[in-house]
This record gives sequence, structure tokens and C-alpha cells, in this order.
Amino acid sequence: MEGEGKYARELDVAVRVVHMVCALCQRVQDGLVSASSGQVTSKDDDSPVTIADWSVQATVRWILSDIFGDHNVSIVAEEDVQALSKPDSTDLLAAVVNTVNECLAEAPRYGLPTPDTPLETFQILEAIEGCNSSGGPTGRHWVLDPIDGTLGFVRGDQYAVALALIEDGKVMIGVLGCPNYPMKKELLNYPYRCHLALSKLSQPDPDTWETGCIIYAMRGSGKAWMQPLIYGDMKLEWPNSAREIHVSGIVDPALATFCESVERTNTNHSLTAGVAHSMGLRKQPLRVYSMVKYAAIARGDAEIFMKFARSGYKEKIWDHAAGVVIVEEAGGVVTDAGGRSLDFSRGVYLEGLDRGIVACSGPILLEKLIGAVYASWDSSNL
Ligand SMILES: Nc1ncnc2c1ncn2[C@@H]1O[C@H](COP(=O)(O)O)[C@@H](OP(=O)(O)O)[C@H]1O
Ligand SMILES: [Mg+2]
Repeated sequence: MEGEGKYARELDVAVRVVHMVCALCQRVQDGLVSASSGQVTSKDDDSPVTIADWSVQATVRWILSDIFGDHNVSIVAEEDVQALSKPDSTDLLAAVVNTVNECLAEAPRYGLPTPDTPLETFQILEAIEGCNSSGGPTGRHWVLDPIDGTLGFVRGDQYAVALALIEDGKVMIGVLGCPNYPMKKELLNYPYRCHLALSKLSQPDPDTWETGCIIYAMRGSGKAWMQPLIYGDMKLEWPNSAREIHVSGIVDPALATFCESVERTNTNHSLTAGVAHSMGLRKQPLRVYSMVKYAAIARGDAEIFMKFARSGYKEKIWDHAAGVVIVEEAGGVVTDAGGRSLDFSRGVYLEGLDRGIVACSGPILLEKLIGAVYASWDSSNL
């Protein structure tokens, strides 16, 4: 199964570490949802960041460096230490140090190494700063979005932890941790807070896959997998009930579901409505935060994903790398709006992107979608 191939060790480590940091995220999100304020910081571009973003980044860096060797690990990731290093950020930094050490203390349950003594503040800052690679066309680069969909995260809704490995410009493995991804497709449409409240009434049962999964794939395997999150004191026992996932077989647009960002600042909802109409999609869009949208395509819960950012916005590789390989290995396709593959070899940004990003469960829908984008483009207000 998924344990074979050139990247088997990397995939195994990546899945384990994503499991571990998903537990970290769940603890922080539970605290955020019950706290009234003061837990969310704004970055210079006004986007939100939380202790979970920095803590996940530091934890992943520490584990990958420990296993593969500090000098062998190049990581391209979203966060830097700017906001954490301000004089009034002492409490924030202390919270990150505490969160990382709490998480790493649990590492043996995930089959991962743990530090001999708790990490000191400078080590944690170094770990966060150590994720400052800018990728490129050659060599191995890990790509991490510690919390994708931070807005969903702080709102108690969907978010994802995304880790990918790029080698010589190609995404070779992808892992998406989706701690709030519900078992049933219908529940994705359901306000997540309600689902959270209901699931709190009973202990999650891994057999029913109520909440939380890790989805992953290795390039060329033709397979994508899903495992449930582990809870409480459980130990991660490989293969942890892994089951194979596939894209949907629906090819009729009238029956297809399309998903897109909740935030209209991140994608042009009027353009996507025009495209949907032009291609004959009938259902209401499924609006979900984060790369959970790629997970939904790979799991067969939706057939189409579209993202059309405002002109001038440059898409970053960490927002797509893991999702792309997972969707492709699950049988789907991901391209720009001109039908070309995304290019992960050009550094931090997806350079040369034609208008936007689309993912489909197969080539028939993709062809119709690209035709509909051409038909709708001129009348859009981009
Ligand atoms: N103006 C903009 N246009 C398009 N995408 C944007 C954007 N500002 C931020 N984003 C990206 O959109 C991601 C969220 O996507 P979605 O809206 O689908 O949940 C953000 O990820 P982060 O939350 O990791 O910063 C960010 O990378
Ligand atoms: Mg992101």
C-alpha cells in the first residue's frame, strides 16, 4: 500500500507529524473558541495568525530536522518570527514555547522522536526562522502551510495543516490534516460550530470517522489515502485504518458540486457564479475555508474547485502543493484556468498562472469548466 516507493520514509514521517500537530491545533482552537479575545494577532498584511501557526511550524521543523538532519532539510513555510519578536509579544512567545513543548512531549505516541529536554525559546525561534527557504527548480524542499484557512480556524470552522515535499520542481508527496472535516459530505455545508457542539456531547469514535482526518498521497502511486485522527491517549498504530479514497465519478455538470473559498476577498464569487451558470452547474456552491476543498475533491464529496484571486495577487505554493498531488493521485486534475499544470519550480509563488486555479474530478468536467471560464471571462469584473 502507501508504504512503498522512493519517498516512503518521507511520507511516513510527514503523515505522523501532521497527525501530531493536528492535535496541537485542536487544543488551540478549542481554547480560541472559548476565549473572548487576545489570542489572535494580525500580521503586517492584516491577515490573522495564532500561536498554533507558529507552534505547528516550529514543531514540524524540529521533527524533520531531527529525522533527516538539520542541514538536509529545506522548508518553505508561511510564518516568520517578526510579530513574535516584538517587545510586547513576550506572552505570545511564551505561549508558543509552551505549546510546542507540550506537543513534542507527545511525539512517541506518534512514533516520532522527542527532545531530551524541553526546547528553549531561542531554539523555537530558530526552528520557525529555519523555514525560510524559497524553494526553486532543483533539490528537495518541504512546503508547509502550518494552518491554512487561519480565518476558518479562528472562527471555530474548517482549516487544514498542509505539508508537501517538492523535488526538482515537482510535488512528490502531499499530506493534508483536516481536523474538522466531517465524516459525511452533507455536514460540510452545515455550520461547523453546530457540528462541534454536537460532537462534544459524545467522545469521537474513530470507527465512525466523525471528525478529523489526514489525507495523503505519493506521486505516481495512483492512490490517495485517508486515516482518522487519533484521540485521547491513543497511539498511532500504522496503518491506522487507512482507507483508499477516489474522486467522484459524476460527469454531468447538473449533478456536480463546486466548492470555493468562503471569503469573497480571496476569490471572485461573481465570476464563479457566471462560470457555474455557463457550464450548467445547478447546485449551490459549497463554501469552505482552506485546502479542505482539495480534500473534498479527492474524497469525492465535490467535483469542482475554482479559485480566481483578484488580479495582482500571487498564489503561494504552500496553499496548493499538498492538495494538488492528493487530488491528482485520487484520479482528479488540477490546472490553471488555461488548462496548464501548476508550476511549483519557480520559488514561493506559482508564477505564470493563467487567471486562476481549477480542480476537477476528471477531464470531462475540466474541459467544460475551462470552456465556461473563457465564455464568462470578458463579462467578469476582474
Ligand atoms: N487576497 C487574496 N486573494 C486570494 N487568496 C488569498 C488572499 N489573501 C490570502 N489568500 C490566501 O487564501 C488562503 C485561504 O483560502 P480560503 O479562502 O480558501 O480559506 C489563505 O491562506 P492562510 O489562511 O493560510 O493565510 C491565503 O494564503
Ligand atoms: Mg494558506
